[in-house]
Amino acid sequence: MEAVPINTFGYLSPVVFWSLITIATVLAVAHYFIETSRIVKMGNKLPGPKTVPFFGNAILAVGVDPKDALTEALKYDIYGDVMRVFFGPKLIVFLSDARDVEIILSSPVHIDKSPEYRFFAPWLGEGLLISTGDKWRIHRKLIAPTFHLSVLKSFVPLFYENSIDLVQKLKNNVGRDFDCHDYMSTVTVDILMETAMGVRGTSKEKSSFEYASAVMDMCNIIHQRHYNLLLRLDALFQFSSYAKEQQKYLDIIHGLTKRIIKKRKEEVKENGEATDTRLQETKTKKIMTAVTEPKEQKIRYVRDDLDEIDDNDVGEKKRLAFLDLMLEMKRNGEHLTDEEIKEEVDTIMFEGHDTTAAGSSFVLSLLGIHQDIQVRVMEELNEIFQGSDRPCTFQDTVEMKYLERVILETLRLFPPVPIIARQLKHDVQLVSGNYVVPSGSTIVIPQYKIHRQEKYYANPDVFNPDNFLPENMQDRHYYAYIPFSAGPRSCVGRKYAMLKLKVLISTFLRNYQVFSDLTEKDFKLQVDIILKRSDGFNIKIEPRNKIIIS
Ligand code: HEM
Repeated sequence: MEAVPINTFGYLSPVVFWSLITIATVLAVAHYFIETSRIVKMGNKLPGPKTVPFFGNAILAVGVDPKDALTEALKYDIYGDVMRVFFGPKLIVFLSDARDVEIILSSPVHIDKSPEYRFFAPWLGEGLLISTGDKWRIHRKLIAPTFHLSVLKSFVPLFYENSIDLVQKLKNNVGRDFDCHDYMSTVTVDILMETAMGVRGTSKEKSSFEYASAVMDMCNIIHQRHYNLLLRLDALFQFSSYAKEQQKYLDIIHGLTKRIIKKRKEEVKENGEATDTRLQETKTKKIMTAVTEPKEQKIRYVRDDLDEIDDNDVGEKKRLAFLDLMLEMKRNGEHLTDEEIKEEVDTIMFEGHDTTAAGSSFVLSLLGIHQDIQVRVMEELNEIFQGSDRPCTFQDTVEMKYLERVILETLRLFPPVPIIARQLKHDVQLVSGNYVVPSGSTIVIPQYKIHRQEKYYANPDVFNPDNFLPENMQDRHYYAYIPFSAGPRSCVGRKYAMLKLKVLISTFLRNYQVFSDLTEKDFKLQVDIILKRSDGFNIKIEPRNKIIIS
């Protein structure tokens, strides 16, 4: 009988067998190195959901529609104020205690944005939102004074004129349900072009709407890239259908910013030099009814470098509005390239419109629901305007104390920028618990969650503008209210935003009463970079007895 050779590899060929052994060994060694790496060992000491080898907690994101990201994320509330997740070997730590948040946001060291902000790069280049190091420091110093109150005051008549244009447009919507967000996006783009960019009288309506829609679509793509492991890789993304779409939206977005810069350059060339906002101020004062010089308005719920810019320090150049200052610096041969100007214009156009469009749409939605609060706002406006149909002035906005509280409360419950992320450069010892977050990890600060904590706000889910009465604020931690972030990298446009929102909302309400058939529980919240309602910002309006535009 013939002897049968014994195959020690069973039914596997030796090549397959040894290949599998090699892969298993490589995986085991990689697993060992990951698990014993400093960042993973330290991360594992923080509270968080169970991980699986190699993927960490990335599995949790599989199958989640990015539109539902907020609802899904809130399910992990059980881990408290410090929670870690691993996206592969990448450590992400969520911090929701105001004391921990202060350590990060107030630091001049932890100013680097997380790597995920790089998805903005094809759009915003190295603009202020994502740049870092010396470039960020120099540009921040340059741009922040262009949003100083002395400049902003001169914008009030333009805020008002554009608000009246909006009121006119809305005449066709009286008595019917409509989504106010598209209108708010368009008007906020128009306002930015006329104020920060100094460009007037373009065929703005069509291009503003087209621009605002392209921005929303771009945000959606960036948001998809945050969640989809494959789309995160540039090498794969560039072959996806999203890459083609992105190019289409970028053409629209960059097309508008290039036109803005070109037009302003031509205007400045024709007029000799950029308009000093002090001259504008003198001109606009003629159309303002109230001429008394208002006292400096300090908004004291956060503190940052904007508060440190002293009126007396404001020199000749610093009086210029944003784009005029950039162009003048370039003309004077100071180191600022055309590309850098474009990047900053793209950044301001994005940050300056989408956030306030969402903020104002939430304010109107909430006032539609809370008629009693709308009545209080109207009582204040009647007191200020005494039934007159005169334009709104800066001094009027200073007196809109209750409306200010309504806006602040809206931004508490529905912060347009619902999370902020940073990359740690060195270890951080937290104060809320005995935890050390290692260097190299990503910190996520979820304002949406922080703003809704009982330890900071009684009845945190209830819309109550009195949360911002001075007596209710004095014992609250500074960093428990951060819709504009805080510290050295806080929003440079926050005073601009508050002033614009006051003029826009007050002019709207002086003309229309707003209604809604819903409650806040019906809102379907969607985070695609900016917090929005996926069910639409539907409201109804009816004209007030005395309508300014009639
Ligand atoms: C309700 C309106 C607004 C909200 C809630 C808001 C919120 C924020 C937040 C949270 C940040 C920090 C983002 C981060 O660290 O990732 C930020 C940064 C920024 N915002 Fe705003 N913003 C608003 C309006 C504006 C306006 C009107 C402008 C300009 C006209 C503006 C310009 C900027 C810029 C340039 C930055 C980057 C600052 C830096 O990194 O140094 N924002 N904003």
